[in-house]
Amino acid sequence: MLELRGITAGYDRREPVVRDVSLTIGDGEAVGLLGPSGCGKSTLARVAALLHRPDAGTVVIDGEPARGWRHRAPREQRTAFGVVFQQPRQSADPRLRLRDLIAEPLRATGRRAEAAARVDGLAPVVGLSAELLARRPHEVSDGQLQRACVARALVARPRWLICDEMTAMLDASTTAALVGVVEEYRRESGAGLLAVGHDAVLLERWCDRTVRWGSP
Ligand SMILES: Nc1ncnc2c1ncn2[C@@H]1O[C@H](COP(=O)(O)OP(=O)(O)OP(=O)(O)O)[C@@H](O)[C@H]1O
Repeated sequence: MLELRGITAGYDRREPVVRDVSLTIGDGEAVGLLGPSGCGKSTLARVAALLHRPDAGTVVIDGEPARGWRHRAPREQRTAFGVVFQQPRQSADPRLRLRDLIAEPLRATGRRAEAAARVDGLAPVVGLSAELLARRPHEVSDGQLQRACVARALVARPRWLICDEMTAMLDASTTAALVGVVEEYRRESGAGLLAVGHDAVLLERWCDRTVRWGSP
């Protein structure tokens, strides 16, 4: 179970953008979080993935309170999460070939030996050819880069996936393909999902339940 308990978070302690929000995701459950632009969904998603330290509240991962944030999070807690962001270019190191970008979470956690086989296994699943794996981010389209970012999120076999507007800049067929990849991984691994977005139709079709957040 992934529990967000009484989270208050933001960028200025005097004016938090998320105030006392609690949300629980059961094992294997897919929860959609809907809300207008600017209400703090991405901030909450980053807190859930241990990427942003809240001002108050706790994140409890499978019964264990989070023991750090960002690089200070213990490895076993950090690697429990796979994260996909809205803008693939902002989260992709422009120097890395897609093959190395996908393998990053394994290399960062001392699992380099698994990388080649895991990337070769995931590339066809997300629809990337060997030729695309050898390119750098500026040599591929946004959709192709997002495919690589989804593979990167899955490469270390996380128990929890946090997808923050994963499909916002994709066409309908790439959206369907990448939602299908996430769902296939969840079916086979039992991973839970927090999917953030504004597209109610997509989230309601994709998730077991959706939570609607109020106005900003
Ligand atoms: N790094 C930052 N520094 C300062 N303020 C920020 C930062 N990131 C976000 N904010 C502000 O926090 C508020 C919530 O932003 P957040 O991105 O969490 O909202 P959101 O609901 O995900 O929006 P959207 O649907 O447009 O992505 C906004 O007012 C935004 O301007």
